Amino acid sequence: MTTPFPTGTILGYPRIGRRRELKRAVEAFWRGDIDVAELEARAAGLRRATRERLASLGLGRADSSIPESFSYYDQVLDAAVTVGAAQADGLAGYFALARGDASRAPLEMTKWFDSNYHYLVPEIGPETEFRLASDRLVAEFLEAKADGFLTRPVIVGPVTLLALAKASDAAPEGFRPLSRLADVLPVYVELLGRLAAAGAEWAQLDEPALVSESLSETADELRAAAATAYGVLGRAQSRPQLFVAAPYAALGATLATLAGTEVEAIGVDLVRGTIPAEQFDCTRDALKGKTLVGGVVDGHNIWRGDLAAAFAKLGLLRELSPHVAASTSTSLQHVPHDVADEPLLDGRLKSWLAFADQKVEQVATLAKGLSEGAAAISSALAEASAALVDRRDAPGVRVPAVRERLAGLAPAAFSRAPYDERVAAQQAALDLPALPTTTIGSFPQTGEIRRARAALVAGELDAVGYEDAMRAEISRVVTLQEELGLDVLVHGEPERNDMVQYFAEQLDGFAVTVNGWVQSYGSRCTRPSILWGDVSRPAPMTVEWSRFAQSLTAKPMKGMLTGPVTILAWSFVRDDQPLGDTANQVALALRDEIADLEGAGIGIVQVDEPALRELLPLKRADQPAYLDWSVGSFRLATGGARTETQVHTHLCYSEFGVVIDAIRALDADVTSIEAARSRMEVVHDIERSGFDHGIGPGVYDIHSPRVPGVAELTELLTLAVATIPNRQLWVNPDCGLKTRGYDETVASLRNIVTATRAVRERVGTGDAVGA
Ligand code: MET
Ligand SMILES: [Zn+2]
Repeated sequence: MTTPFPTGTILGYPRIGRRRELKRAVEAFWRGDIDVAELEARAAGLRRATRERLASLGLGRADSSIPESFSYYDQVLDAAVTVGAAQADGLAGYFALARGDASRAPLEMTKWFDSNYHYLVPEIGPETEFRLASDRLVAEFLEAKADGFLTRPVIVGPVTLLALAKASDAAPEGFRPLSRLADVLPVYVELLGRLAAAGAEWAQLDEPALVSESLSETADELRAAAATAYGVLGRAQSRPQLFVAAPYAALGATLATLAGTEVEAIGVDLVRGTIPAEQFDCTRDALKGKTLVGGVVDGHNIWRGDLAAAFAKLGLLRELSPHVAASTSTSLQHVPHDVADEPLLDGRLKSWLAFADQKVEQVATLAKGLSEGAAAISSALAEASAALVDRRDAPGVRVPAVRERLAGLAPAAFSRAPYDERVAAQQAALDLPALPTTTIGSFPQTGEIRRARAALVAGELDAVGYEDAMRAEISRVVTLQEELGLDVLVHGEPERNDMVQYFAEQLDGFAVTVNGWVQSYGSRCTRPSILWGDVSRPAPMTVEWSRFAQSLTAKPMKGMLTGPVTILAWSFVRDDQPLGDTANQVALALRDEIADLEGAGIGIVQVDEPALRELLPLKRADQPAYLDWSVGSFRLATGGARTETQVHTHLCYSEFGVVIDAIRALDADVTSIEAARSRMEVVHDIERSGFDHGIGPGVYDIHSPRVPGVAELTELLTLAVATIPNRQLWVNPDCGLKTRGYDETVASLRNIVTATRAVRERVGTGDAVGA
């Protein structure tokens, strides 16, 4: 049985729902408001709606062009559970792996390639017993079949699953999960057999690890693993035809490796990558029998893009194989559903955009061009090209005053006084104990805060009423922190719906969406803004809130800003100029904001850069240039701060080691980082690196509802003081508290202060940085 690969497809579709229905259902289940049967029924309803929608947008009902890419929480967790690498007893057990429960900590979470999506890190060791432990994929295929759809099941492939896993606690030093490849393959073979028996004609194995040079395995190791894995899966007795997708960057020489196996279709990302010329020779014969699936429609951004250029790339692929299909470069899980769902966006801007549904239509158009010839789609290509031209010359896209200021910057704008001088000045200005305690900025966003914001948006509350409500909340948060005995206070960020959108709403050059939700992790979604034009700051953005908060306390109040890299990473960014230029425009706006905060009496300013690691290019050759502009933009933002102003930064996620040189180059006085979920592993990286500025490894994992106990916190702090000089150490949670409830927050912070006091007594009161 060989049915051809569909001429147009997508690698995956958003699963959270057009109105975040899955989020609501899952959270209702967690609260105990609905039972498992109701949750499953709602999820099935969503899958059904997605299939119908995709068919109406032009994907075929019965040709495997609709991918089944649903997940209740995360696709990596799904694959781990499927092969028995994570033990989940029912859906409740599945969620417990992700979120932790009273008896166990959750799995570590980190970013999926260079996206803002977080996956759960499976823990695999020599003791892991692989077995086919879930039939979810088969059941979903059959569910679609019963509705008259022949879908294409999607699962994270074996190489990526193992390459993204970490060694289990039980594993010996130096153990690599990828060494278990031969053991996990039979489970994939068995799964493929079941899918074939159920009637699946194609299955998709996602293998983005094959494009990455940022994992602990080298490109050669990954290539060898791909040869082994797809050698074995290709020879499986009974299986659907295999489509191996390699999104997020160029596949390079691994294309030849895959071409040498028996897989039937290979997906390449032609938005990020190209096919290197040498591949045309060395893979020519092997590729002739394969379907090449060209990821020519950007799955990771919202621009309508150059459709004619996309079509031309498919033409190039045809020189390699007569079987070519059009696809998105990545799953569409990174983009919102539908531009038509944005009643408030400017019509002209809208004509430049394509969200998931528009991208599906683009793929359908390209597929039509492939099967019927370019003439059949010439008007669609011309319309897309006209939108590009319109965008280039539209007002606001290029603003001379912004460009002139950037062009006139002197190198000195990127540097502060030497660190020693700053430490002395900050010691004199601030009065801090050893191991100062602080938080990362946000406090729980209560129902009351959200209701006030909704009432403001709905026009039921005027600006004065809203500001009163926010001031009341700030007062509560300041009082609470004083009661708890924290040393450096925050105002709690109640006025911020989101740490990027808050700034995007106030800066020129950005537009914000109403329904543009994108899954961030589990049930959490963000609504990225659209950075479409030159950026400038019409007025101060945070100053009045910080001034008010500082007026309530004698302790230092940290001003809170989001850094340029993060503002870019968590927005949909213009693709018509280098990212570094855009970042520097944002940096200048922040630089002016810091000056205004200083003028308002704020002595500590935190500039969050949680996305610094996330945007790191997957290819090594691209990394130095990225680190150069990203670090440069942070330094431009903070370089005007006074010597006595203590500049903090905050980074989430534990791969500190990878970007340590960049963190050092940021030259922030104090850096807080995530560390709790990885049990403080990061302090060893800090020690090894000789990092000598202030550092706050997070002791409280705020991604989990769990309250860390005093004993556990004391243990983490003891580890930290044993490894890092006391004068450098700060004590703080992993991240902001906005997603947490008040009870758990208060209990956790109380325990943090108690544990810190105990450890402080034991180590004596050495000088803290900036104390
Ligand atoms: C994702 S990093 C969050 C930092 C921000 N200041 C907060 O506390 O919410
Ligand atoms: Zn954070």
